[in-house]
Amino acid sequence: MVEFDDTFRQHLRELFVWRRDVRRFRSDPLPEGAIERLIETACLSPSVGLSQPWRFVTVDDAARRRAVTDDFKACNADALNCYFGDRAARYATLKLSGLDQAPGHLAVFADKASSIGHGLGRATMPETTEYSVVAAITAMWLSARADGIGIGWVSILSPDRIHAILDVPHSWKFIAYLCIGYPEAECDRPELEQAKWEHRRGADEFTLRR
Ligand SMILES: Cc1cc2c(cc1C)N(C[C@H](O)[C@H](O)[C@H](O)COP(=O)(O)O)c1[nH]c(=O)[nH]c(=O)c1N2
Repeated sequence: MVEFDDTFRQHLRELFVWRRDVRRFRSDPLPEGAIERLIETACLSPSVGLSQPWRFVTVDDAARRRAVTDDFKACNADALNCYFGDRAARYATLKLSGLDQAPGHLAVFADKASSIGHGLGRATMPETTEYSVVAAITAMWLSARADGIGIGWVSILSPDRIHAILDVPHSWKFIAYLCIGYPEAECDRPELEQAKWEHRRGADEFTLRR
């Protein structure tokens, strides 16, 4: 049996505190096999019916990366137009992806058509397929941080465009585009909090008792 002691628990808590969404990356490359190891860890995650619906696409092709970056720029310009006044001015200063610098690009999809797991747990809640993929991404995010590697989740993208750029099966639903690399800096506070866009709130604000 494996046991975890107080020191481990303290380190684990620190890992949660110091995991960040990273948008600023150093230019050094990732070690050989780093992304593959993160994917292996992600595959240990819980999934509805043990369906393992996550599908990963490593994006190395320069033209595809450029197309994803162009899509981000277009979607981000549209997003800016949804804000007004001070909020728009502040939005314009935010850095919301590290697509230009990150040595690793990884797209993550949920396979809605997979028969793995024989449908268990999905009949009344088909969205549990997507939830399972998000669980895997979270595991990868934390595991990367333990190796000193940062991940940035980019969702300011058009799913249809990403589908076409990456040429993946129709049954795959786009979940996340991840930028992966070594962070320029470490911090125990979210970048959006440092930029005074939003602040992290305590658990009490989100907990009901019945
Ligand atoms: C589903 C989803 C989608 C996105 C994000 C996260 C998640 C969970 N986040 C990162 C998000 O801004 C960040 O997690 C919060 O600001 C909290 O910061 P830390 O992750 O604690 O550093 C994010 N960040 C960003 O710069 N561009 C983006 O498009 C997105 N999209």
